[in-house]
Amino acid sequence: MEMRAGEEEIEIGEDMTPSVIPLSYALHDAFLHSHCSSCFSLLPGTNFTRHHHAPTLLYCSSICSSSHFSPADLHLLHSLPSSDLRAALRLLYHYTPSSSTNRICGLLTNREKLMADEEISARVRDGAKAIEAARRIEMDENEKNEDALLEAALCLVLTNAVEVQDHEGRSLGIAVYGPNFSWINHSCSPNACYRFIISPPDNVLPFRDDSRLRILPAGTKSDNGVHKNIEFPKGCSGSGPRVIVRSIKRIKKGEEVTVAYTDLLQPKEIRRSELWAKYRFICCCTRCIASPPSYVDHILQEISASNMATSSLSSELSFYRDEATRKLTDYVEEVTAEYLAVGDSESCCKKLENMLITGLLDELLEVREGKSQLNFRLHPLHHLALNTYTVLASAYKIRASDVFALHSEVGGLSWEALSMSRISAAYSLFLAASTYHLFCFESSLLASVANFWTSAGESLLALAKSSAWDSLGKCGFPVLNLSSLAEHKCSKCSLLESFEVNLSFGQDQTRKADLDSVTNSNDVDFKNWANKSASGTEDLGYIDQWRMDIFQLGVHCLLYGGFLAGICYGPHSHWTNHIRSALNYEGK
Ligand SMILES: C[S@@+](CC[C@H](N)C(=O)[O-])C[C@H]1O[C@@H](n2cnc3c(N)ncnc32)[C@H](O)[C@@H]1O
Repeated sequence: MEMRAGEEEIEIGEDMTPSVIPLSYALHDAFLHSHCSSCFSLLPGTNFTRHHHAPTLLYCSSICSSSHFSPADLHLLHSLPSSDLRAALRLLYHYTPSSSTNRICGLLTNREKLMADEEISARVRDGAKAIEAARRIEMDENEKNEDALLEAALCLVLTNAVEVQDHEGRSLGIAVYGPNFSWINHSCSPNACYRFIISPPDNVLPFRDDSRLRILPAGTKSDNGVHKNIEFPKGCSGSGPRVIVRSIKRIKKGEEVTVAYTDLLQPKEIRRSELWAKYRFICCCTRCIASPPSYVDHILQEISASNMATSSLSSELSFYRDEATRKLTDYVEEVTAEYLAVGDSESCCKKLENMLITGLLDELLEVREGKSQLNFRLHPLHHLALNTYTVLASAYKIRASDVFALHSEVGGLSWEALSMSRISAAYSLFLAASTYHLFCFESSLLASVANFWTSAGESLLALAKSSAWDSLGKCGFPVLNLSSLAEHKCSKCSLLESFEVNLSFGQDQTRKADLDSVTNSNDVDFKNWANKSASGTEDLGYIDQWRMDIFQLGVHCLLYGGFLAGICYGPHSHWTNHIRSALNYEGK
């Protein structure tokens, strides 16, 4: 089954569904220590009580995301009676129209397909056994586990569960939604995205959402009832993270609506293997079948080879290039894992920057003797390079705060801390600019770009507001104080003005026309600000100007990120609040 736009054309940046309530969900406790992950209500002490749990597939989340159980999962597992599981499955069957050929293969989708696959069926069977073992510990004598039921539930989750994320992209767990959401297929160049509404812990009352449902299952008409919002039967609380689907491209009447099941900033091969590993399908969207590959897919895996002997065959070069990609990927993963485990940010920065600058020498490639030396380097827009900028931005940020803490203890000059902070912001900015370039060719990268501009803005503002500047001021350098920074207005651009007038983004004024006009106009003069903020450091007499330029650049990145976020996330107060607080608009 697939979902299509209904009887009208849908513009960019429009909600296409009301907020859809999950049929079942399971949130990790990591962010909700004190609350029931099923209904968000406050837990009495640390005890989970049975009545809290609406039909949920909580125990499937571990199988789905990792393949091992955490103690917290086991704890919750114990309290779940088989009847809940059966109720969840009944619910899913109930909302799958009997006329659909997908009754088994639809919402309870791929069961046969998945179980026919050795690797997946082994995982599912192991998962079912693990669940059974965990549940046996606290189960009543007369409550029997049913293997088939557990396996069906796992297949269902594998096919339909979606990762629930908060607005900062942190994973909160998984949820399964009804057909209005679950029937939306994947594309690597999708025309829609989705966002979650996470109810605050003290708000367990279902709220009303009268927005229209503007997408329909293929082959149905708007009045046959299938597309109506699900009404929840008795026994289902209707609580949990709601999801809203929103257009990120203009969608014609009757056109298929698609979302991304995987990270779109990865090259085709990786997207393909991820989709296969997780869902067992091969994507044939326009981006995937383009021949030659699209510019974005080409550049995301571009590696340059130098010193290749002119006599070398292209098959030979391609072999070494694949080998180099594998080694570079392993290297970045190794360095990142070591950084996360040991926390040596200095060594991490050194190794990753060295890799970006010098690339990979052919000694590591075991090239046969007598060949001239090969050197493989990542293109700055290679997907691995993009990941590396994120790690470097984080590692330099940590270094800046370590150095700052050290210097402030001895009352020294914090120039080094500022310099680390500046490099961190520069990597964030580079990441935003790089992905922005890709977005110009592949507009479905909108959400990633919005997030990267916003992080770059936050990084730059953190640098501009850093108390490390105070130590420079104390040593007699002319440093503008914090309150004067916000007083300065940009004379060239309308972004700040429109923010001040509106004080809210995403009020559906963010249409395609606006996107084009803001993006293409000279209003957002990033190049100018970036040049200014980069060049100021050499002359210490201009430190105050440099701080001002960094602040201005940060404001513009944040405003532009917020503008783009308004298109893909809709009228979301957290963006406005985020920008307000970053710009010190509290109380204004
Ligand atoms: C959440 S469901 C989407 C709805 C599904 N088509 C159905 O009829 O139930 C996910 C499953 O749909 C199928 N699917 C989604 N996108 C696809 C695509 N682009 N090409 C092929 N199959 C796809 C896969 O079998 C996947 O496991």
